[in-house]
Amino acid sequence: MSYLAVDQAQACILEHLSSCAVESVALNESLGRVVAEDIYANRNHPPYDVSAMDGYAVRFEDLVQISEAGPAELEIIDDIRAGQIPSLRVLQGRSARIMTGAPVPAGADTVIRVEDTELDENIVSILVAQKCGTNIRPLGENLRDGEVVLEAGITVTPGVLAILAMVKQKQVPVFARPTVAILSTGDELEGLDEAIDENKIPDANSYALMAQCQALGIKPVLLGIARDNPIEIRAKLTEGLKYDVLLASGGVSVGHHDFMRPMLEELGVQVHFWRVAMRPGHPLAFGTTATGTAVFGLPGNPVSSMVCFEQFAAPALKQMMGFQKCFRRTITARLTHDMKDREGRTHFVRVSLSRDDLGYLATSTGTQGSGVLMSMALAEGLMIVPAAATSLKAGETVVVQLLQDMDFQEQAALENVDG
Ligand SMILES: Nc1nc2c(c(=O)[nH]1)N[C@H]1C(S)=C(S)[C@@H](COP(=O)(O)OP(=O)(O)OC[C@H]3O[C@@H](n4cnc5c(N)ncnc54)[C@H](O)[C@@H]3O)O[C@H]1N2
Ligand code: MOO
Repeated sequence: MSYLAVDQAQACILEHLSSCAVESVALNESLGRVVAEDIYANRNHPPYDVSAMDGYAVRFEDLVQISEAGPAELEIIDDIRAGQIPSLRVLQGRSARIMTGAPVPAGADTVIRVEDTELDENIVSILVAQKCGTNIRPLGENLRDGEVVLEAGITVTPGVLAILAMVKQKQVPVFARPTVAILSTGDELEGLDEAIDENKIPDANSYALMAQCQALGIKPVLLGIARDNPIEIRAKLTEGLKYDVLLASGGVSVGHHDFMRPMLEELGVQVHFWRVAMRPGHPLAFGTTATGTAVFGLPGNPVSSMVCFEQFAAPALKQMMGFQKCFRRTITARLTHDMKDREGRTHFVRVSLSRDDLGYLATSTGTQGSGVLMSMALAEGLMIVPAAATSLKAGETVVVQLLQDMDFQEQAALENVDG
């Protein structure tokens, strides 16, 4: 099998996967999920024309002479609160005191806010007249009975959740989250609970992948470490193939003890590709089973495994959860230093980001070896250097994929705007 381009590998993965089944979750558990069915309004809201202000409901024609003859003086015949149905009609020369959200009484067509009036016992003087219809929120402005208010595919944000509450959606149909199993392979690995052995390598991949899944809202199951022998790997992989997605790291290269690919094939996994033209992370394998399990054979080097997760597994998991935007957001930035590069593979360079007046600045977080986790830990983004590039100059515009775009920013928005 030859090396696939990154975008071709991504397309291949997404083509082979579909979204998870629909499940029903309680409204208070729905934040961040993707709504799986159209949601309809079950009432008009507001259910009738309501006042947008605390003030007086009036007939606009009673106010037209205000400028020539001084304020219009109107008798107050009613006091209407939100949730109350008015019983009196506002006739000529009369008005009704009205609260924000209360129904506009028959006969009235305009609301004057309290600030534009003066009160003398039962008579209100209207000092300012605007337009007919002012300060009235019309029936159905928010929701129209029977109309689709949320289309399938929308992500539940706090605003969306508020609409779900308005239409009394106590249970929300959402796409299920896939079940995910994580497996590390290699004789040299030392589990988190094992005593320190200087000749061994602590298993970082299981936990990095766990955290990457958790960041997407998925709680994965850790299958632990499979040693480099066919019996143990077969047993663990068989267990892992019971999940919707299996993330197995290590053993995908060409080493003498790299059993992963042949073993997956033996267990009925159809391997769609192996090796992608990228750095780090080229020995990635991807396959599916007849029952729909997706298997990612991720490279053992910790940074390679993490970068491959971001480029391939994360979009796959997002798509399975029904998200329409499956890829991490990218921005443009200016590189702060020269950088040499080797031609032939897309390079994902770990960078930190800062800003100046002209925009974002990207700076390498340090040694870019695929086992150097520190530069990954410090990275705010991955600079995507195209396969054809051989060198980059300081000041050059580059594309950076944001790794932490749910982050809050240091400054308040107004500070940024007002400078
Ligand atoms: N002859 C070749 N050798 C290698 C190639 C190649 O193309 N030709 N590619 C190299 C690249 S690039 C990578 S990446 C690795 C990937 O190989 P494997 O997926 O088979 O990974 P391992 O050999 O099992 O391990 C590589 C490295 O990563 C460490 N590791 C593995 N698992 C974990 C873990 N769970 N936590 C922490 N560290 C882990 C492992 O100890 C090794 O040091 O192959 C290169 N070789
Ligand atoms: O591709 Mo390997 O993943 O560079 O270290």
